[in-house]
Amino acid sequence: MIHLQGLTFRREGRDILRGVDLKVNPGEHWAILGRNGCGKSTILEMVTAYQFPTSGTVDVLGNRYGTVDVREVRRRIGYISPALIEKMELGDPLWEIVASGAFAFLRFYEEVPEEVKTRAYEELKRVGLGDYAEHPFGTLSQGERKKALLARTMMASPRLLILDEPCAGLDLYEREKFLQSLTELAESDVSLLYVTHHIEEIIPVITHVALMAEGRFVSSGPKKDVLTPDKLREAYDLPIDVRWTHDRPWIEVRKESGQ
Ligand SMILES: Nc1ncnc2c1ncn2[C@@H]1O[C@H](COP(=O)(O)OP(=O)(O)OP(=O)(O)O)[C@@H](O)[C@H]1O
Repeated sequence: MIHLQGLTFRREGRDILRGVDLKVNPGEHWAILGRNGCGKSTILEMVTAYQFPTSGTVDVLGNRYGTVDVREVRRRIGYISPALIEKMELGDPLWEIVASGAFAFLRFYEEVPEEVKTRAYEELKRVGLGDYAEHPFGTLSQGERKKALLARTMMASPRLLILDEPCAGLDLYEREKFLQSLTELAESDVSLLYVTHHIEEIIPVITHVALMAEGRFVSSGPKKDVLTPDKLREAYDLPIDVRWTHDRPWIEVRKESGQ
């Protein structure tokens, strides 16, 4: 699904990525964790071809970037980023925001085909927003807006779903509802690449984790091999304990002796 080899990214004299390798196979769902500024979003931008590496190769869905029309590849990638939410028109009805996802543009200036409208309603129902289809986007809560974008992304039947901190700013209830919708989508034929600051968002459907520090992976692989106190310490420079409950990791920051 994704194969990144030896990615480096150098800007303004700084090495932002220092040799990143990642292979996401069909049926795997990955999360990337790491401190602010370690390079997580830069990796997502390379997978979505909004940034290009200084060196290394990016293969997505069997296409090597640099040799293909990236707009064609992007049609099969859903990307939910903070910037996308800001681009939506607050006055547009929800179903229209969702329907625009079928065409990978932001807004309709002509009549929407009836079958596209019907699908938008179905996708809204799937994320539990069926009753809000005619409401203006701007009247929805933050959590509802994120679920609406998830529905919008699914209009294009993506093979890959890339999510950059999708639960930022959500309360506990909204977060759990969003993660439930995501779980249901992940059980269909789509692979997730999920960036977060919150380890407890690593829901059971996520199979693999990459832990980053300063532009490289400290560790990557099956989630239970990676989310260990030693490896988390290397990434976060903190003594951390991990407890698994209902197949989700919960963390505790330990107080070191002498402190
Ligand atoms: N095009 C660019 N030019 C210069 N610096 C950049 C560019 N893109 C990213 N950076 C820098 O690279 C570093 C990594 O950025 P990135 O957004 O990938 O980090 P992140 O791990 O997603 O951070 P956060 O958790 O805070 O969102 C940051 O210091 C950022 O300022």
